[in-house]
Amino acid sequence: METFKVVETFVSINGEGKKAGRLAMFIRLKGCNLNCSYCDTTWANKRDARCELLTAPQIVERIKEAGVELVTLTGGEPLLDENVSELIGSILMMPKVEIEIETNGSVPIRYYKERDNRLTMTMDYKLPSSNMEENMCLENMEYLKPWDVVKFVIGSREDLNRAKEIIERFRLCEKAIVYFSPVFGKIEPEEIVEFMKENKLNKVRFQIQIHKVVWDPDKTGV
Ligand SMILES: C[S@@+](CC[C@H](N)C(=O)[O-])C[C@H]1O[C@@H](n2cnc3c(N)ncnc32)[C@H](O)[C@@H]1O
Ligand SMILES: Nc1nc2[nH]cc(C(=O)O)c2c(=O)[nH]1
Ligand code: SF4
Ligand SMILES: [Mg+2]
Repeated sequence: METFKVVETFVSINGEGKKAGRLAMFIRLKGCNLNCSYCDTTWANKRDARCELLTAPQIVERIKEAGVELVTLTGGEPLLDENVSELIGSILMMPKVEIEIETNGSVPIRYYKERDNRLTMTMDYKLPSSNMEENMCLENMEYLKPWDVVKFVIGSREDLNRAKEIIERFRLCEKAIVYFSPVFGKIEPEEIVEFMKENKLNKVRFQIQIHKVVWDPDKTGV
C-alpha cells in the first residue's frame, strides 16, 4: 500500500484562514517545490527531514483517535504527493470530517474539481517578496470553488499593489474568499489594513496567524 511522508501530526486550533479558531488535526507532508523567502516550515522541506511513512488507513486512524472534525493537510507542499487523492478520499470517507488543503499555488488543482464544500483549497498566490511568483499556476484561478480561499501573504508595499492587481485581473473576490495575511514580523499589520481602506477592498479579509500569538512563533507542533 502507498505510504505518505508525514513529518508531523498534531491537534491544535487552526491558526489561519476561513476555519481559523477551530480545533483541527494537522497532517504535514514532507517536501516542497518552492523556497519562499519567508517560509516558516523550511525544516519540513529538507531532504533529510525525519518523517514517518504512514498509509492512508493509519492516518485515518490517527484522526479518529483525535476525535476532531477538521483536518488540515499541509506541508511542505501536500499536493506534490502523487497519491494524495487517495489520502483525501480516505479522509472524506469519515462522516462529518472536513478537509482543508494548504497549497502553494504552483501545483494544478484541476484534478479536484469534482468536490463539495467538505474539501476546501486554501491556495496561496505567491507575491514578489516571496521570490516565487514566477511559479504560480494561473489556470488554478479557473478551478476555484466559492468556498475556497486565496491567500496573499504580504511582506511589502509592492506585494500589496501586486495582490490588488491579481484580484482585479482574475476577479478573485467573485470566485472565492480572499485573505490578506502579513509575513510574520516583516510588515506592520496596520499598513495592510490602511491599504485595504484606501483601496476600498470590501471583499478582502485580513488575518494574522493566531498560533504565532498564542505560542512562541518558532514553536512547531502547534
Ligand atoms: C508553510 S505553508 C505550507 C503549505 C503550502 N506550501 C503553502 O505555501 O501554502 C502554510 C501557509 O503558511 C504561510 N506562511 C509560511 N511562512 C509564513 C510567514 N513567515 N508568515 C506568514 N505566513 C507564512 C504560507 O504562505 C502558507 O499560506
Ligand atoms: N495552528 C496552526 N494553524 C495552521 N494553519 C495552517 C498551518 C500550516 O502550517 O499550514 C498552520 C500551523 O502550522 N499551525
Ligand atoms: S510553498 Fe509553502 S512550504 Fe514551500 S517554501 Fe513556500 S511557504 Fe514554505
Ligand atoms: Mg504553519
